[in-house]
Amino acid sequence: MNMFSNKEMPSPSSLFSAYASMAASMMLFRSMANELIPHPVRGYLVSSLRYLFKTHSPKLTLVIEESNGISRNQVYEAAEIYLCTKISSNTERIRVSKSPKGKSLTIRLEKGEKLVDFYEGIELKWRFICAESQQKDPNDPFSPPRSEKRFFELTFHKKHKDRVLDCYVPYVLERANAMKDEERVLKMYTLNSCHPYNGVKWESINLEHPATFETVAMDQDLKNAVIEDLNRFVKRKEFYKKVGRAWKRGYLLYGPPGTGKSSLVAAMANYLKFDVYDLQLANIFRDSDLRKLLLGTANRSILVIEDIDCSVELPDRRHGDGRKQPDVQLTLSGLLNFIDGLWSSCGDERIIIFTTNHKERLDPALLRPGRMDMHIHMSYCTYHGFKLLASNYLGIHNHHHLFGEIEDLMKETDVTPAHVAEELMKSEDVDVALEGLVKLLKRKKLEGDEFEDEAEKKNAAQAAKRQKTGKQQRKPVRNNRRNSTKRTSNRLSAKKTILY
Ligand SMILES: Nc1ncnc2c1ncn2[C@@H]1O[C@H](COP(=O)(O)OP(=O)(O)OP(=O)(O)O)[C@@H](O)[C@H]1O
Ligand SMILES: [Mg+2]
Repeated sequence: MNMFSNKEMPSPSSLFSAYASMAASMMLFRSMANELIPHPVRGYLVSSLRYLFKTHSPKLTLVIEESNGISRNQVYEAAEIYLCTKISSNTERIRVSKSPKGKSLTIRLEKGEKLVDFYEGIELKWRFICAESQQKDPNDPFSPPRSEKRFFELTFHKKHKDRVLDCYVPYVLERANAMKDEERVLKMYTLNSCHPYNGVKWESINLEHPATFETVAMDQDLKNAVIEDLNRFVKRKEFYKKVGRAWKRGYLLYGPPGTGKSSLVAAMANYLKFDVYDLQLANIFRDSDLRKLLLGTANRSILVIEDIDCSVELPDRRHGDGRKQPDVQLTLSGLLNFIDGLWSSCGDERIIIFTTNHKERLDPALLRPGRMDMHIHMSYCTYHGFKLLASNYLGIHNHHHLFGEIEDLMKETDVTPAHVAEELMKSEDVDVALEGLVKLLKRKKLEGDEFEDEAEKKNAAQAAKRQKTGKQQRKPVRNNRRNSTKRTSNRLSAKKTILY
């Protein structure tokens, strides 16, 4: 009911006196009520009176409290983050902090601060309020301690209620999530080195691997395909649900050591803002540990199993190093089914990546269609890859007189991006660094030629021997530098001493 609904608009003075008398009667009522009326009845009467005397406002206010009772209110959290982008010259006080692991300053509104936001032409007034909800009674040692109730008030015209609830609030949530992702410090989980009988646990450190898709030198079409694949994957929650598949994606990265497999894993993690779990199978001795570890991984994460060809000769591990190990037999296909089964039932937005130097040695279970969604070949450095490295390492964005010679040499030489990068780091002087690279390429070319000559000589010798002894022809010795068995073991995790 509106006090003035049947009358003409009252003058300010009559309004004032009406409110004054109303306030006085409320106070009188309250003091009498405190004495005479039991607490629950009193509360009911006060709220009814408030309703009767309330003027009808065209504004609607949403109250966004910090907690829902048990859990934190996501809208409150989102508002805290979102509003720090709306701070204007009218804001008088803001709170600034930085956590030891945080990347940048955290800015929040201070108590009582107001600000205005606009969304599709709607004016939205925000206010941050901290109210003391309970005052500790100094005479009563058992009275509850003083606590602060924090909430936001969001006020706008009533006619926009639906748009605010259906569009603006979800927009604030979405923006805050994106901002949280940007600020988020990624984690790299590795297995701690407990005694095998005591089980292993995940231990985390900050993943500060600087690799991104801009810094990884690889075939440009392949890089675009990987980025597109990741984008499609994260967008398709509903699709995976509709077709009844677990929301996960598997990648197999293969190629010689030093071609950027671990760097690509880091680039993918940085791109998606997913934490990385580095599962070193060689450290797992029990089925139950593997299950526990997999269950201990979070959604929106990447599980990496590096050097899969070396780490999953699982049945042999019982006899391998002389240690008496628990009687466990894990096969690769068993492991894969295990991961599939667990993730199908309890994981969302999971990525699994296997890396190997020897795709040809892998168990067919891993290669069968549908198992790994994408096979990514990381190969030797191309001229295109070199140009990206030259631009990143030396800041050369245009042509250099040595580029032509480098391009020709690269066509005839197998050199890894790791080797090129190492050479480019040797000097800040562009000419010196590039001359160093030319020398390296020439040396490699010579070694390659000698290796081929050597192989030819060996083949000729073998053929001559066979002719003499009349034996069957054996496989010729090939220039198998592309299948090099050299292990640099510069795994993502092992590099933490340098990179983190
Ligand atoms: N494709 C690449 N683009 C940019 N830098 C690269 C690339 N490949 C290697 N590097 C450089 O070489 C270092 C080693 O590379 P990385 O560890 O990614 O190779 P890898 O393929 O994982 O090797 P391994 O098979 O031995 O594990 C990286 O830290 C990076 O500096
Ligand atoms: Mg690696």
